[in-house]
Amino acid sequence: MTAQLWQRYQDWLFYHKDLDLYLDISRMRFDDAFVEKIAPKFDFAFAEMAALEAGKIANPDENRMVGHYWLRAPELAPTQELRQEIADTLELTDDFVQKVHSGLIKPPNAPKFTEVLSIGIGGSALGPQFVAEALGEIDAPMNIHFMDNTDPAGFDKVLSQLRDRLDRTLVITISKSGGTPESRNGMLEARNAFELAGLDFSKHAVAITMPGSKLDNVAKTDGWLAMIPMYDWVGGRTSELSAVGLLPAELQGINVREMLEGARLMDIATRKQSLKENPAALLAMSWYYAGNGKGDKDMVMLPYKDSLLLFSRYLQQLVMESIGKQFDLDGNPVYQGIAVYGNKGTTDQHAYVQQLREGVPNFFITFIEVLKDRNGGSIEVEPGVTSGDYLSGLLQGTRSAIYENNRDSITLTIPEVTPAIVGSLIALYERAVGLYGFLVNINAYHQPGVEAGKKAAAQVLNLQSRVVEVLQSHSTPLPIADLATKAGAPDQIEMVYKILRHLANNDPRVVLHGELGHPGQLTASMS
Ligand SMILES: O=P(O)(O)OC[C@H]1O[C@H](O)[C@H](O)[C@@H](O)[C@@H]1O
Repeated sequence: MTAQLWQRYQDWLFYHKDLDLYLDISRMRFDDAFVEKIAPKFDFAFAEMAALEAGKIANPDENRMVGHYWLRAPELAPTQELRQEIADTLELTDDFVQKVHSGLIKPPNAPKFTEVLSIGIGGSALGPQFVAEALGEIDAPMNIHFMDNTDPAGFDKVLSQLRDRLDRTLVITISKSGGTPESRNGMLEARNAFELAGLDFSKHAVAITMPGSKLDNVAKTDGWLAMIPMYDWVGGRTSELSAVGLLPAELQGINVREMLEGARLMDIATRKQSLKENPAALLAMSWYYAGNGKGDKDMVMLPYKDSLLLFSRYLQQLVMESIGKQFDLDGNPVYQGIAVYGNKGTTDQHAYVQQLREGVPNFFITFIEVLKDRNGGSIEVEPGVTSGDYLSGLLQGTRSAIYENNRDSITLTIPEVTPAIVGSLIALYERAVGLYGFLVNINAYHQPGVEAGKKAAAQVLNLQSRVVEVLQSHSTPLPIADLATKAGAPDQIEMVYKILRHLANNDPRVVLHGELGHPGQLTASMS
């Protein structure tokens, strides 16, 4: 058995020489018959992927090309115009960062910008957050802070941490569409904090957005420091290697050229139309095997390295927003998806790994092993044993133990967490998701469910305005059901109640009268 497994390990091991990266799928229990069966699907996926890279409209719903691969190999972009856009944006970013670092672009009231406040959500936050956590250095030229929600208390926390340094804070508002309300709110809250501190926000502000968007217009009208463009052919969740990720990273002194190079090298490997030589195809096949091509099993990401903590969060969007779809490309309901979760090993072993080892076997693990423990030597925590030996032993032990208990796993081994490796990991998973999307015949590049959620939220805010109007025009408390009727939403009493309860907790003019535990009997008034 052991010898067989060792043979299987060698048979399926992928090794990338330049990146010194290993992918081991030997602990996924597929057999030769499965590989044979899935081969034709890969022929289709490889062909579609090649067409996508050549500029085919790969997102039919949004009539868009999908060009994130061109960001690290502009020569592959289908037109000269696109190649120029990529080169110009990189130059603009480099030039801007250089001027900020040298103090040529400086805040009005301080000698240099030392802080970056990055405002954005989803694809406009998760990549920059992951990269900052993975590669940010203690002695970085600038410190980065994030606002990625529309939570007032969250805004207050970040802005109060920055209170004494606002005069040297560069604010980057990132929104591809330029119309995402959460990011707009973050920008307005930051602007308000600057105004309260007597600072001119526009002299601190930069936008990353599509030319012509609402955000672009605000940046232009208010005379912001810079606008760095992004393009419709880069999707939000695959935008880390566009200006979205590169500007924040470069400001922190992270070598973005190495990130791009790592991604380019990985793209070359994952472009190969041969399963065993293509690590993204090996991943996609493993996912397909694990979940029967239906996402029956969850993907648990366990990087044994603190700096990779946010990788699973980053992948959650990349995988779940891409694969989680109701309909396939032929319009059939398929309810696809793969759930992704995980934080880091060994930490998670002291939390939920109990369930993984013994409980419901509805997952497969991806271990990420980092060969280099740290810069410099290590003390012995026990005779002949270092902390790093522990980390490594815990990973190997868990991998063996879960396999013995019939739980499958993939192991990705990297030499250390460098810009090139981070770039390569991003590229590896972008391609694996793309291939998997074709294997299961879904559009991996749209997100109709998110759009529907946004519309629903807008309707709630609209109803809130009507409720407030009704309240304002009545001097005596009104039963909630009457309020709903008068607001034109008689069938939405519960929603009206929820709106009122929120208002009553935040707007001192709105009061709920009666027993809070009996919402149906409450009345509401506004002074
Ligand atoms: O960059 P933005 O246009 O502000 O979009 C931010 C995010 O918004 C939505 O939620 C989309 O589903 C995400 O894919 C996107 O990354």
